[in-house]
Order: sequence, then C-alpha cells, then structure tokens
Amino acid sequence: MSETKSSVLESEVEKFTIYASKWWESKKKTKFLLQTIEEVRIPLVKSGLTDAGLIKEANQDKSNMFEGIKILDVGSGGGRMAEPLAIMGADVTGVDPTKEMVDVAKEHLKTHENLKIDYICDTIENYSVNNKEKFDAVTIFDVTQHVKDVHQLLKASVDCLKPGGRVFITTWNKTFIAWFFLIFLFEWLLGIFPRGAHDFKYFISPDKISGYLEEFNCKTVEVKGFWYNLWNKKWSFTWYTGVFYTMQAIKEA
Ligand SMILES: C[S@@+](CC[C@H](N)C(=O)[O-])C[C@H]1O[C@@H](n2cnc3c(N)ncnc32)[C@H](O)[C@@H]1O
Repeated sequence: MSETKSSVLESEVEKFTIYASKWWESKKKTKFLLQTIEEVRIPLVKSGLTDAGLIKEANQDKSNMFEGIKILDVGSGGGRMAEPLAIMGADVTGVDPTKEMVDVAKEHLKTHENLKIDYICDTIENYSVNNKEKFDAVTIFDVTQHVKDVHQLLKASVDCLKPGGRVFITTWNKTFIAWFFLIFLFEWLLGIFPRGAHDFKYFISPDKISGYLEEFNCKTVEVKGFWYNLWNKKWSFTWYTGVFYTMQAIKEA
C-alpha cells in the first residue's frame, strides 16, 4: 500500500482523539447541532439522490429508500452520519484517519444489527489511491474546516466517485459573521464547542469549493444556507450562506 501526501492536520487529529470518547454523548448544549442530521443533511442527500434517479421508484416512500446505493462518508468520525445513511439502506464506507474516532464508530455500530457499514482508518488521500471501488455518492460533512488542504481532500474524494455521482458537503463560510457565531459565540461565550476547537484560517467559501470541484470535473448544482430557528427549534434551509452552508455537485462523465 502506498502512503500519499495528505490534507490531515496533525493538531486536528490530536483534538479529535480527545473528543472521540464523547462523540455519542447527547449534551443539552449541543443537541440542536445534532438536529442538522435529520433536518439538513438527510434531506440534502435524499433530494440529490432522487434528482440523480438513484432511488428506485419502488423504494421512494420506504424507510430504506437508499437501498443499493453506495456512499463514501469522508471524515466519518464516530459514525454519526454513516449510521443514519445505512439505516436508510445505503451501503456505507466511512474513512477517517483518527483511530479513536474509528474505534468509537465501530463500537457504536454494535448497537445495531445488519447495518452495511465498513469503517476504515485512513486518510481519504491514501484510501483513494489504494482502493479502486467507486461510489454513487460522497458525503463530506463538517470536514473541510478541519484540514490544511481542501483542494487535496476534494480531489481524493471525487476520485472515488462514479461519473454521474453526487458530492454532498456541509461546512462553514469564511465570513466575519461565521467567526462571530462559531468561534466567538459558540466557543468563547456559550461553550457549545471546546475553546480552540476551530481555526478561522480553515473556514472556506462556497465559491472556493465550487472552483476546486470544477477542476475535478464536478459541476456545482446547488449551494444553500441553513439556519436554526429559535421559535420552532428547528433547522431549515435559507438563501443566506454566510455562516452554515450545504453544497451539492455532480461528477460529469
Ligand atoms: C468534525 S469531524 C466530522 C465527523 C463526521 N463527518 C460528522 O459530521 O459527525 C471531522 C473529521 O474529519 C476527519 N478528517 C480530517 N482529515 C481527514 C482526511 N484527510 N481524510 C478523511 N478524514 C479526515 C477527522 O479525523 C474528523 O474525524
């Protein structure tokens, strides 16, 4: 197996090693952030896979509608996203270089029966070189703000995608308002994240990601913001992409 230059920031792996054991803890303070899985990420993937014609017609209203779809979850962490995707029927491969995170994900998987998830402890750059398997979709959820080279991470991720396949991304924009909410408010004032968990230097705009994806033959088809409504306590999509955003792109043939 060859070792490839990677986008991994050792300092981030050290942080995730410390956070790993608490990954599945449902704290009151962070519960609203976990709601993004149900209220933002799953609807995003569902709409993209439906547009791509990958969800079989007979399965459209079924709880296992992702059956037969192969998804690569890049930076799968403790499996918080890989599991719901697999519960919906997908055949998931999760790749993450933080060993403690992968151990937590594997342990948590034991709480389910028959979910099709394969967790691999590696960087996406190594994985893309050493594995020839191609996927229908690649999910990169809250990973780009934790790597030193998004260009490299995206290249490796897209290399694992079939032509016509979809890339789904969620991350945070590089704006003053994103810094204000995510670092000043969430880390320093409210303690929602541990202090120092994020570095503004690695935040990135949707235009930059879109430009990189274009280099790798992927056309961005959607960029949407999402926001938490304090009245109904739910996340919803919005036109405003200045803080949290999702992206969807198609790999052209
Ligand atoms: C904030 S966590 C996100 C975990 C998961 N996607 C979620 O949303 O729950 C970021 C993860 O990206 C992983 N990561 C960092 N660099 C990576 C790389 N080059 N390839 C794959 N994963 C990487 C880290 O180890 C960490 O577990």
